[in-house]
Amino acid sequence: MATDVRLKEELPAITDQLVETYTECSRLNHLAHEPLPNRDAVADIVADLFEVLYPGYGKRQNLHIGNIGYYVGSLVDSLHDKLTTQIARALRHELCHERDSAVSAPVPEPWESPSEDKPHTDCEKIAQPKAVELLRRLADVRKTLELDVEAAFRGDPAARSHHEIIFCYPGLEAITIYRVAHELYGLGVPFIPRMMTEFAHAKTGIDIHPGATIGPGFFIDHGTGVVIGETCHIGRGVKLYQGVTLGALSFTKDDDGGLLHGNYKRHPTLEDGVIVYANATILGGQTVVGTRAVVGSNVWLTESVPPDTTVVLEKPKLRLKGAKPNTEPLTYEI
Ligand SMILES: CC(=O)OC[C@H](N)C(=O)O
Repeated sequence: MATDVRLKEELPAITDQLVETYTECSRLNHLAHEPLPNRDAVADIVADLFEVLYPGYGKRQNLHIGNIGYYVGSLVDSLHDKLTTQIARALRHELCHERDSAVSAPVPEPWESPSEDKPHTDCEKIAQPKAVELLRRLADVRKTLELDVEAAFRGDPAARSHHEIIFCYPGLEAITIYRVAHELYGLGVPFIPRMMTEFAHAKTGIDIHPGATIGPGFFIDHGTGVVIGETCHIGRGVKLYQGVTLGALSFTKDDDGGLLHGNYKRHPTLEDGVIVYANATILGGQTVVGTRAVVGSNVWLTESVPPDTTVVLEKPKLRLKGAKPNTEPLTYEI
């Protein structure tokens, strides 16, 4: 079907309206600035990291101990370059942002580069050692991931093999991305850790903030809807089911009444061996779930639980109605 060219006459006016908003709502665009980290490039880095962390499960087949060094060596080399570029972009952006939001800084016009005439910082020089340090830590990350895979295998009767967990489990995918992102977060890299974990969130439905601290042998079964906040502390051998929220109970305000931003402790601590069943919500920075405690499904918990205890909701009364016509509703107690 042919399009009506007359309707296209409106397009220049539509474009003009949009361009006007680039001045009015200038916080929603990023014009004439240094380039930002790139979403696709970060996704590409994540894909390469999976090849390095789980070789033979991904893109490249026919790997063996004789050729793995060549394959991983080439990936490590290109990861070095890609990471350095993206980290440098993130650092530069943060630097510009800090300078631009300094009280004394003149407000730039939307079309101006706020970084113009400002001393140039060699962000690549700062980024490269961070990239190398991340790569250096990958061997240890793999050792932790092996414990995570083992925990998933031991913790899920539906798992038939370690291969199945690496191929299929969204929990492992989210934990893997979190473990790398957490290292970058610890290295003081802005934006990219969060881009990585939000990429995992979009793919798996599991939202783990890169600032959370999580011990080895961590297993998230099914996973959809799990939320783990920035200042959570999770011990060794913890297991979570779908829909679990480890969140903040209240927010601290600053002197102007705005929310205080940053990583002050506002999310709970789960000690070693804790199990949290589906859709439980545990909130608050002072809330500690003690070693080996079990939190049942749908529990809403805002206070601490001693070790080796089980917290469950009281059993609800079920009413089964209309089993037979013209009879009283049947009350069935469980
Ligand atoms: C997980 C959670 O509590 O989120 C709330 C808020 N984003 C925060 O980090 O405090």
